[in-house]
Amino acid sequence: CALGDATLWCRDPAQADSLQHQRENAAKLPGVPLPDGVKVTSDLAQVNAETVLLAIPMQQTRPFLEAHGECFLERRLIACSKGIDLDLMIGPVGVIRSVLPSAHVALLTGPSFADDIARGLPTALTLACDEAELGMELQEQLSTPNLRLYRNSDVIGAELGGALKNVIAIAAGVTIGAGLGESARAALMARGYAEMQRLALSLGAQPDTLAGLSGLGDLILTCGSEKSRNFRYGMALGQGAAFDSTTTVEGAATARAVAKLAKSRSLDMPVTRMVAALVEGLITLPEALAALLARPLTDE
Ligand SMILES: NC(=O)C1=CN([C@@H]2O[C@H](COP(=O)(O)OP(=O)(O)OC[C@H]3O[C@@H](n4cnc5c(N)ncnc54)[C@H](OP(=O)(O)O)[C@@H]3O)[C@@H](O)[C@H]2O)C=CC1
Ligand SMILES: O=C(CO)COP(=O)(O)O
Repeated sequence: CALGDATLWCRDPAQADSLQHQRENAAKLPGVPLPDGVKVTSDLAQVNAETVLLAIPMQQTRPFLEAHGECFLERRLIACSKGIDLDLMIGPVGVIRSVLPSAHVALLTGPSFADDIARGLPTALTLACDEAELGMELQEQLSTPNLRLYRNSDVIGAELGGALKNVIAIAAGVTIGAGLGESARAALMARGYAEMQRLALSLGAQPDTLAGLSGLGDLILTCGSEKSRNFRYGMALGQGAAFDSTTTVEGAATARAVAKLAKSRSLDMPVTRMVAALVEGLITLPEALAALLARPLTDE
């Protein structure tokens, strides 16, 4: 197929039909025309490309693959979601491998709002793959003049960076929403990053990966922008306001998964613990704040 040709699958036939003919996703990416080379379908049998990007929210990825996995045999699968499966306690690449053990899998992650990429703004991402040759091929295939992909063989580190930053983004949003100030947000980001490293290193990640695009890079983006749904969700929590429950907020489930993981590994992750408790409605914001500030003074 020609460079730029792609098939976009979505589960709703009416939506596929509208996208194919209107050439715009007015609800999610208004004003961004679909490139001419993109064909939209709701029929998975029409998806016959060798390289498939899976961009389904984390908790839906496993059920989706269990139902449709046979359509993806012999393909190169690139996970695009950020999170931890609440049942298996692993990230998207792990989930794909658990359902399709012989799949060739990579992960695309890092700081990028879909809207920025769709508008062709300059963006840099991590392409994580533990098969060296495949990683190089995918890097070439998916990079564009405005989208620079950096290769990384540390898949677990890249998965965890993308998953964990969403939890800290919720905390940052809470801080701003509750009017606690930008100094408090910076403190939470730095202490949150320490928690990200603590868990990721204990699960075998490389420290450099966490310091790269998929960890620190995405943390900075998501904790600093109201374009982030995790940040906006945190703001609503901080303001005591309602939040649209149909919006994808990966950090909410991930906070619960990470709090459990941390407990089982005896890791101290107080910011994550508070986010998980707030998300589950187990504590109030004043209680969370008091608990964080009352912790014994310690080394950095
Ligand atoms: N948006 C962004 O800027 C970025 C998102 N990501 C990550 O990508 C992942 C997806 O996010 P995003 O696309 O923004 O989320 P959205 O909620 O905007 O879209 C999710 C898409 O997945 C589809 N979907 C949901 N459940 C299923 C299912 N069970 N079977 C088939 N399709 C399903 C939805 O279909 P339907 O419309 O029919 O509900 C929708 O098309 C997340 O993990 C997110 O963290 C990563 C980087 C940037
Ligand atoms: O992961 C993202 C940016 O890199 C998107 O963030 P949100 O899911 O919080 O909108």
